Amino acid sequence: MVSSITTALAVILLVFATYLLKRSNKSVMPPGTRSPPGPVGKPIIGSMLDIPPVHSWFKFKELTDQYGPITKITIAGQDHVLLGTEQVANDLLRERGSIYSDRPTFHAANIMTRGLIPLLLRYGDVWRTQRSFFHHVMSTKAAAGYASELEIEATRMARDLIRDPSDYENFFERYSGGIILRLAFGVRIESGRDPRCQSSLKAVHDLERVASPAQYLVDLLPAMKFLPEFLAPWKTELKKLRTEHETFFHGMLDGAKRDSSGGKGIKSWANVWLSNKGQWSLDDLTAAHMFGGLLEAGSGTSGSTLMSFCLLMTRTGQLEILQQELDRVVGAGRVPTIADLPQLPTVRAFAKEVLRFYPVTAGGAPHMLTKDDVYKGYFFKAGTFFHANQWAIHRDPEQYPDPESFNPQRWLDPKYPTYREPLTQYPNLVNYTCFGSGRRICPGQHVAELSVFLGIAMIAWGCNISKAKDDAGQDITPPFYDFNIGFNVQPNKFPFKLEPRSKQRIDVLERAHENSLEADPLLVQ
Ligand code: HEM
Repeated sequence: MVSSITTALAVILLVFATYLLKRSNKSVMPPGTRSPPGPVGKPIIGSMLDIPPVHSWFKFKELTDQYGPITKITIAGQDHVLLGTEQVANDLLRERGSIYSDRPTFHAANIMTRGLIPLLLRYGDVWRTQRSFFHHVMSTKAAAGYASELEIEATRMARDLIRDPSDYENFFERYSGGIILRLAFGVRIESGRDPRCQSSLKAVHDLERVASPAQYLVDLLPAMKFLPEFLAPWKTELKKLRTEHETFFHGMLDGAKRDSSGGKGIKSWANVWLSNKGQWSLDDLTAAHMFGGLLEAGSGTSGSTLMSFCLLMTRTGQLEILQQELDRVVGAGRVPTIADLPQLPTVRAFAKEVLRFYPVTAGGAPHMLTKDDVYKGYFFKAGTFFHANQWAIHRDPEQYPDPESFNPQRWLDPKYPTYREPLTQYPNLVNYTCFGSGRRICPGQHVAELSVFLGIAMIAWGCNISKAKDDAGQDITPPFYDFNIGFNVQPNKFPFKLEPRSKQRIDVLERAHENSLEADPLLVQ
């Protein structure tokens, strides 16, 4: 009893201390400016109890609908601004990127990652160095050079999916994880259950859990970070995870190191870094976290998009439209390739619409403002967190009429505001809001774009997707939104029927797969 009273008193004290700390900011609102609209929270805790810890983007969108595209909420003295249209997100995060590109401090996650993971890095020199490395290995031009690697992974994903559709999650995870492990470390994995793929996914799930707002009290009450470890067992837990992740990341880099010193000489991002270390001046620990961050960021995201694609095809039955284009451009005698993509605008439109409808990073990644600013008469003080909420942005009815309908035509028909020509280039995913905005925009977007386009083309070329039936023979419609918990989300396992389109296509796919085995430099001895 005494201990629960003590704990309660300690929590109240810490909430109050945090509130005072946040309020001690010296910013003064300039005359003629005002605060953005938003709900009036409770004293001290603000809107803390109104924001659900899971899938908070739904609540954020409700607030946008109520208060407009710039809405302010305050949680324990910390200001959060919700951005609800692409225009305001670009005006602030992109056009004023020099002051809108920091990240909030994630206290718990920083113990686990030493603050070195690219996604959470503070805006500064280490972040700049990592971004310049990412640009070197993942620019539009660099990504175009990975066509054969992507085709190898896409061919075996489609071939295995047709062989055992019930294991689709494994094949989609192997697809995205396999691409990143191959490109970053020159490693081929045989299954999504490969320990390296699983360790990458575990690291990202740990990060998502630990960085979630309500997971660790220290993120609401930063004063708790000063508690000694014997009073804060959660610190020990986080350090244990840190050791586990670092052992994995270092192990992957060491493998690449051994290879570059006499192995098969496979070109990988790790080898690029190892052979030009001086150019990027990153110590080994920082580099290990940089590569770990790439594995985390890239491992689930494209696979999640393919799962959402299957979910939407099951729910809407629109796959045939895609197949007509693929039959016209590619035909039944060969599998689609990256070189076909300029002739496949419908494939690109479906991919873009999937990412609009079910964005992977639905709530966006928060950016932190580093200097007081005024926009449209609203005053924002330094230290404010900005959330470009993709769930709201992608459902802005001005930009996306009838936003709740899954309509790839909005990218292909001139009557829609999102239409752009030439169709050999548009729609594409470059700088699309699903990848964030401004200087922190996803550096993996070009690799992700090609892998999502090719993955969707391959599935639609080879398979039919329809609703599964229940015991009474009735169609089962999977739910609109049964997604996992996290920062990057994907649909939980759902029932659907996936079948090969024809025997001929199975044969073509098997042959393409055999050829890809012969062509795979990671298998050639
Ligand atoms: C469909 C696939 C993907 C989606 C939807 C996606 C989405 C995002 C988003 C929303 C952000 C935060 C941007 C911001 O703060 O404004 C981000 C950051 C990041 N992404 Fe991706 N991503 C994808 C694939 C990838 C891939 C394949 C890689 C690596 C190969 C990657 C690497 C990163 C990294 C390193 C960051 C941190 C950037 C920074 O904070 O400066 N992502 N991504």
